[in-house]
Amino acid sequence: MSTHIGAAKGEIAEKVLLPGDPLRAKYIAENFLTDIHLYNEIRNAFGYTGLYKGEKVSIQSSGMGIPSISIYVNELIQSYDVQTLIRVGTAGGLGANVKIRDVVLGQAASTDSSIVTNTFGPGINFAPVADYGLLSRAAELAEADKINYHVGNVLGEDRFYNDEIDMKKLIDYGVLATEMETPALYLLAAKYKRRALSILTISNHLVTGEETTAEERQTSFNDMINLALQV
Ligand SMILES: O=P(O)(O)O[C@H]1O[C@H](CO)[C@@H](O)[C@H]1O
Ligand SMILES: O=c1cc[nH]c(=O)[nH]1
Repeated sequence: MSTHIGAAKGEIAEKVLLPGDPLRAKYIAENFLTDIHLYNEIRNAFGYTGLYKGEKVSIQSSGMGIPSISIYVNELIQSYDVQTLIRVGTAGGLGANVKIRDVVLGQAASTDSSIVTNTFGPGINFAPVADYGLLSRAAELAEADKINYHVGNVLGEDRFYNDEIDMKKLIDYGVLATEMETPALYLLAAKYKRRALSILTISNHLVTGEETTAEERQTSFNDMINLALQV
């Protein structure tokens, strides 16, 4: 077991889906996997292992924000040797062509967090990016399944409530959506040479003000979940 994950070695699959919300982890395990086993309840950050089409996969809730997901990703990699990590999260839409309930594949993750500077020092603004194999496979599957999807830059920000965010500039530069974890996921994947991708569903739109319900954020967005499991 690691500090925040109460699983024995071997209880967690090599491939892990990472929803922020523990109840989304429960929903995915109960509705998409067979032979499920709850391996973690520490802090109610539920973690399940089960089978998807006969293949072992785990679902670990990562909590909200870069500090929280960094804990789970570090422990999944260092204590459980996880190889492939796919975040299945919600995000706020930015551009006019990004609609509520659309899927966004995070090709790269910009951030206002200090994690990149803390890692590289002030001279290098490292660009955290998705694994190209996972990204291109997800795009192919989304195309085949006729999902409304977008591929591009997302902003992983430190604040959900952010009065200083310059939405116009972000939209001008093609940033598709905002969320709170992807830069840490991609940075840690690069550090440990693992494969990572963020698949996000637009739960609300920052410009139009449209939003989905808390229940929908917890128990739907099946396009994103199916896509992540197939990838
Ligand atoms: O739905 P999840 O995966 O938690 O992701 C988004 O939702 C939370 C904010 O409501 C943040 O964690 C953000 O990244
Ligand atoms: O971080 C997030 C997640 C969903 N919606 C937002 O507006 N921000």
